Amino acid sequence: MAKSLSISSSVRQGKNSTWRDYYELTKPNVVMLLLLTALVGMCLATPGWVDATVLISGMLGIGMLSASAAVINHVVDHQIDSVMARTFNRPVAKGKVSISRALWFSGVLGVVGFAILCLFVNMLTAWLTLASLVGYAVVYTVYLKRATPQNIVIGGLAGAAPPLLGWTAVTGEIHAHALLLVLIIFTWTPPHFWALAIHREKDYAKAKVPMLPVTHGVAFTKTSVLLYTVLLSLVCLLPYLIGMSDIIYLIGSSVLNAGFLYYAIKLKFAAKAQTAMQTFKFSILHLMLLFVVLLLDHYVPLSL
Ligand code: HEM
Ligand SMILES: CC(C)=CCC/C(C)=C/CC/C(C)=C/COP(=O)(O)OP(=O)(O)O
Repeated sequence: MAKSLSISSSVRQGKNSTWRDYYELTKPNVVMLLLLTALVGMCLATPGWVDATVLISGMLGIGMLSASAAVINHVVDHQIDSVMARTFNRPVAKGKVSISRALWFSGVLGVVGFAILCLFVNMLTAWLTLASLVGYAVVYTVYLKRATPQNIVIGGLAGAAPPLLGWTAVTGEIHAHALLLVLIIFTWTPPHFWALAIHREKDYAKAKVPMLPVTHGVAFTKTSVLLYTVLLSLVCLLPYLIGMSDIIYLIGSSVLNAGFLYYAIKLKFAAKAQTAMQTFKFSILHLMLLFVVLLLDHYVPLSL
C-alpha cells in the first residue's frame, strides 16, 4: 500500500518522465507538417535558392515556437485531455510530466526560438511567429476552444500562419502570395478537424467541449465539412488563376481536391463507421502533398 502510494505521488510530480514524454508534448507530427508549409513559404518567396542561414534558423525558430505552443496546449488542456479516450494518456494529463516542468520546457523552447528568429532571421518574422504562438496557445486553447463551436475556424489562423512566416523570413515583407497560402490552410482546417470531431463526438461531449458535432449535431457538421471542402477546392485554384503557380500545381491540386471531395461527399451521403476517420487521415495527406506539389511546380519549369 505504502509502495503504491509513493509510486502514484512520484508519477503526479512528474518524476517518472522520459525524454519521450517531452517529445510527445511538442506534437511532433503536427509541427513537422507546419514546418513543411513554412519551408514552402520560404522557397516560393524567391526565384533562387533560400539563404542557408535563413533556412536553418527560420525552421529552427518557427519549429521551436510551434512546439512551445503545443506544450502550453497540453498544460492548459490537461483536465479535458484526462477525460477523453484519445488523449487521457498524454504526459501532463497522466501526471508523467508536472505542470511546472512542462511550463519550463515550453518557456525554454519559446525564448530560444524567439531569440533565434530575432538574431538570425528578422524582427517581422519573430513577432508574427510569437503572435501565432499566442493565437494558438492563448486565444484558441484558453478561450475559443471552450467558448464557441467556431473555435477551430478562428483559431485555425494560427496554424495556417507558417507559410507566411517562411515567406517573411526570406523577404522581410508580407506578400499577397503568402497570404494566399495562409488562406488555403485556413480553409483546409475545418474539414480536417471536424472529420475527426465527428469520429470523436462522444469524447468531446463527455469533456463538455463545445465542438460543432456536440453543439449542432453530426449531420450539420458533415454538411459543414462538405461545404468547406468545396470552398477549399475553389481557393486552391487561385494560385493557378493569378499566375503564382503553373500546370504541375493545377493538375496536382485538382487530383488532391477531387480525393478530398470524394471523402467529404461519402461522409455526408454514404458514410460507413470508418469514413470520418478516413476523411481526417486523407486531410493530412492532402495538405502534405499539396505543399509538395507547390514546391515541385516552383522548381520544375513546365508551362502550358
Ligand atoms: C485550429 C486548427 C487545428 C485543429 C483544431 C486541429 C486538430 C487536430 C487534432 C485534434 C488532431 C488529432 C491529434 C491526436 O490524435 O493526437 C490533429 C492531428 C493532426 N493535425 Fe491538426 N488541427 C489543426 C490544425 C492543423 C494544422 C495547421 C496542421 C498542419 C499544417 C495540422 C496537422 C496535423 C497532423 C499532421 C496531425 C496528425 C498528428 C499525429 O498523427 O500525431 N493540424 N489535428
Ligand atoms: C507558432 C505557431 C505556428 C503556432 C501554431 C502551433 C500549433 C501546434 C498549431 C496546430 C493546431 C493544433 C494541433 C490544434 C489542435 O489542438 P486541440 O487542443 O484542439 O487538439 P488536441 O485535443 O489534440 O490537443
